[in-house]
Amino acid sequence: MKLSIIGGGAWGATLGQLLVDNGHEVVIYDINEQFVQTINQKHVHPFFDLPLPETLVATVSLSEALNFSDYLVLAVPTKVMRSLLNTINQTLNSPKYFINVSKGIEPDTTKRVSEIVEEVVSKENLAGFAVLTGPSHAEEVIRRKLTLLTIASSNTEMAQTLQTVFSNDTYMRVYTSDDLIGCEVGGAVKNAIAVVSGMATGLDMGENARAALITRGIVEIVRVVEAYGGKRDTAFGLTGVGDLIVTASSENSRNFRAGKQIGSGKSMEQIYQEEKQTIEGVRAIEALHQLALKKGLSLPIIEVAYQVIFERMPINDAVTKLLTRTLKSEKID
Ligand SMILES: NC(=O)C1=CN([C@@H]2O[C@H](COP(=O)(O)OP(=O)(O)OC[C@H]3O[C@@H](n4cnc5c(N)ncnc54)[C@H](OP(=O)(O)O)[C@@H]3O)[C@@H](O)[C@H]2O)C=CC1
Ligand SMILES: O=C(CO)COP(=O)(O)O
Repeated sequence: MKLSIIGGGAWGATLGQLLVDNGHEVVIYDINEQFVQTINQKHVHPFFDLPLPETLVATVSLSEALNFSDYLVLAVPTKVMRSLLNTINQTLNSPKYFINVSKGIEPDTTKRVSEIVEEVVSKENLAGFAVLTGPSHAEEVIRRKLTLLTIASSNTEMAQTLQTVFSNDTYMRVYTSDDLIGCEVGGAVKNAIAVVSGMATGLDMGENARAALITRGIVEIVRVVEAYGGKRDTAFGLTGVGDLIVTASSENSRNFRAGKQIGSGKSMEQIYQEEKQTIEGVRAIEALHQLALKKGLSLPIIEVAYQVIFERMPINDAVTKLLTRTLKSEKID
């Protein structure tokens, strides 16, 4: 099969290698000329300094990537998703299958990527939509370490086709799901909880506190999944708890690392200056704070994270705020 990857950063370039390993032809589009040159001339991953297959091709021409195939893998930060999709929609002249691998929720609209795609891409340009998500540090997939993902779509045939496209016998096993909403929401909310887990680590609160935050974070993931109309079970699978486990205590996670820096007193400005790769969790915290207000959801962990990051609440006051909530029985609902 031929596939076009839109966004050749840490994850996009890694998925490029996976697809070439699986025998497919791939063109990667990225706005970053240096990344494109690194892939085409040095055959090296732009972030990890590891070799990429020589047949993996990159381009700075969006139309070249769009004309190359009928499958578009969206691997850009969610903050550029809407504007990029607008450009893609204006450039397209035939229907495409969209596969989103980015994990986020849009602040202000509180929309998921599938909703943005539906809103922006005209019906005649949209052949189908799926999300590919789950616990997957690019740092490990690029080294061909064993990984399990889920491909979710309301179009079963599309999900099954892509399951075989992305799976292989050596390091990648992909499950299908019909719960598109649950899968995409889990991937976005776990980033927010990973930031909080990092904050606790940066504050040196200890492993008990981190375990508590991660576990009560799962409750918040369940609430958000259900608020969007996703299935509760999905939150406990690869795309929810699975992805939370891989992200919420790993130095490979940019969200965890950013949280740690917030916990140790750095400002978001400093963190953004030092981190060259996308940190989705902070934006997710903003969107989830707005969602909680709109839908009357109780998301206490995400709420204090919002107050620390966006309203500059002293982090120790945030901890006190969580501890002084009314005592109650433990429930996951
Ligand atoms: N890294 C990982 O392990 C995983 C990441 N994801 C998700 O994938 C998404 C992308 O993450 P990741 O690859 O890590 O991020 P990176 O920051 O590594 O890469 C994003 C890439 O998109 C490029 N880009 C930005 N704006 C545009 C645009 N308008 N048009 C084309 N390209 C653009 C960036 O270029 P430039 O640098 O010039 O801005 C960069 O090359 C995120 O939502 C993340 O949550 C999902 C699973 C695993
Ligand atoms: O989504 C990811 C792993 O599944 C990557 O997490 P980070 O963005 O925190 O690095």
